[in-house]
Amino acid sequence: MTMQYDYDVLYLGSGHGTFDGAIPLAQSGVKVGIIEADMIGGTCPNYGCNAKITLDAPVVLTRAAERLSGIVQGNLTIDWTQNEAHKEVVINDLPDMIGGLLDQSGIDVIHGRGVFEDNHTIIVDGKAVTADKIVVSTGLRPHRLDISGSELAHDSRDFMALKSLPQKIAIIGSGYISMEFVTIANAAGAEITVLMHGDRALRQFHAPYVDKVVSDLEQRGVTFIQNAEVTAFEEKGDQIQVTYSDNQSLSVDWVLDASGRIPNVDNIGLEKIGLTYNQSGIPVNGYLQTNIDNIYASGDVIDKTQPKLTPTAIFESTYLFKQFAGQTNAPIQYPVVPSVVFTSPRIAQAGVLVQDAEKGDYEVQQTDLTKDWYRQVDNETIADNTLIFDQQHHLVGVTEVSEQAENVVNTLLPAIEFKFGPDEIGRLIHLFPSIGMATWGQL
Ligand SMILES: Cc1cc2nc3c(=O)[nH]c(=O)nc-3n(C[C@H](O)[C@H](O)[C@H](O)COP(=O)(O)OP(=O)(O)OC[C@H]3O[C@@H](n4cnc5c(N)ncnc54)[C@H](O)[C@@H]3O)c2cc1C
Ligand SMILES: NC(=O)c1ccc[n+]([C@@H]2O[C@H](COP(=O)([O-])OP(=O)(O)OC[C@H]3O[C@@H](n4cnc5c(N)ncnc54)[C@H](O)[C@@H]3O)[C@@H](O)[C@H]2O)c1
Repeated sequence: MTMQYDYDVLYLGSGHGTFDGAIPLAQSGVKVGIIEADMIGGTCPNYGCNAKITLDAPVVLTRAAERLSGIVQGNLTIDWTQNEAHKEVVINDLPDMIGGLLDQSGIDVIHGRGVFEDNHTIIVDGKAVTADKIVVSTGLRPHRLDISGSELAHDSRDFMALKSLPQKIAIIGSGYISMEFVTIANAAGAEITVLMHGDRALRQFHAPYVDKVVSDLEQRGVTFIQNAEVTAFEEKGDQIQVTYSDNQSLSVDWVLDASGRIPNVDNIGLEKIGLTYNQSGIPVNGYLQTNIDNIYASGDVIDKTQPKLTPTAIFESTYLFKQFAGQTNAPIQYPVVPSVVFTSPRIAQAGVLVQDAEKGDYEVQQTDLTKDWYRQVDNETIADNTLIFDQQHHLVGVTEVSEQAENVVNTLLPAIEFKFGPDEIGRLIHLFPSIGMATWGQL
């Protein structure tokens, strides 16, 4: 290790943008430190993916029972308080588990908020910590509407910590967090109004599939109001009045501000050291290096075109491990990056998107999957996919709306990434009956 500094590599933040790579890096003999201001493991395990998918599990179950109603007898309902308590049981040990792995690997975890002093020094609680290389992996935080009464609104972390479910909820925005939480709260019995910024929900996903999910939620009692410019929140007794557009208003028990997430780049001394950033995060080169040679960025805080998701954060932290451990000197090369919104049904996609395929030289194959035998087994009523092939009939993209869309897209990733043609596809035997077999049968 470079004796001049406390660490060879120091990470600011302990989420997936850090720990998946920091652990093997430390195990390879590199001296590693991690500074964390909040919970070890960051957003995903504690107040993101893992917490959310646990709350979603009973929704999947009740939807399956609903599709087979008459065969499955009786009405299943979700007890919010029990669901929340189960989520706590499932995720509460994760920070200790991740902290234990860091400890066993010989990584020092420094608790506190870090602020850059110079290119090699971060100050935590008045104490200087130095390193040869520093990785900024500070992630995103909720964007909050800058309007009167904004302190009355809550964020996604507050939502997942609710001990009882408010009866009437207003949700601002119609992106990932909004649509997943609408699904969960509606299934548990809340009355929800979604105040949309524009006229489309989930802009990243194929509009006709999003429309199916939105219509289904409308039939389940959710109200979507398009082009609603929210201007104020005001306490009226035990209710909150939400004012939007031309002085229209509604009264609710609870407000979720799901208007996006913004990078944690402010008040951490980046200006002081001259590190370049913008409102999308920190620009990096192919080596994830910032404009300052010894300072890198990883995970959601990077200004990137790839989706800001856990798997991309893991890929980046693992790439940095390989680079720092001398296993690669090539720039990062992302594989095809899938994404999914965990509504019920889900919408998932990877590779060439449908709207781009329609403009290019591709073969576009659309299938109504409700006619597929395997989907009829559990009476799926919303199930479609679009497969996109190049001129050599290599699969280059997939988009699906269905109960198992995430598994379908995962199954097809090798075909897209490794450009499998009919010969390779013909060499594979899948288990039957299974979603994998049904999916590969479409190629
Ligand atoms: C509600 C929700 C649901 C999600 N669901 C999914 C999903 O289903 N699938 C998926 O792939 N992705 C999901 N995501 C996104 C996923 O959580 C992120 O992509 C992932 O956590 C990014 O990891 P990261 O390490 O870059 O950032 P983070 O996990 O946010 O970690 C950054 C860490 O840096 C710390 N930090 C910040 N500033 C400082 C400082 N100055 N000093 C010390 N520490 C600091 C923070 O406390 C935090 O712990 C979800 C996100 C949310 C909010
Ligand atoms: N399933 C998943 O992988 C998953 C789930 C949740 C979150 N995430 C990640 O978390 C991040 C944030 O998700 P999100 O839902 O907060 O962001 P988002 O960008 O998906 O959605 C933000 C929503 O807020 C709206 N909006 C923007 N400005 C507004 C304003 N001024 N007033 C009202 N509405 C406004 C947008 O139109 C959009 O509908 C994303 O990076 C996403 O990748 C991923």
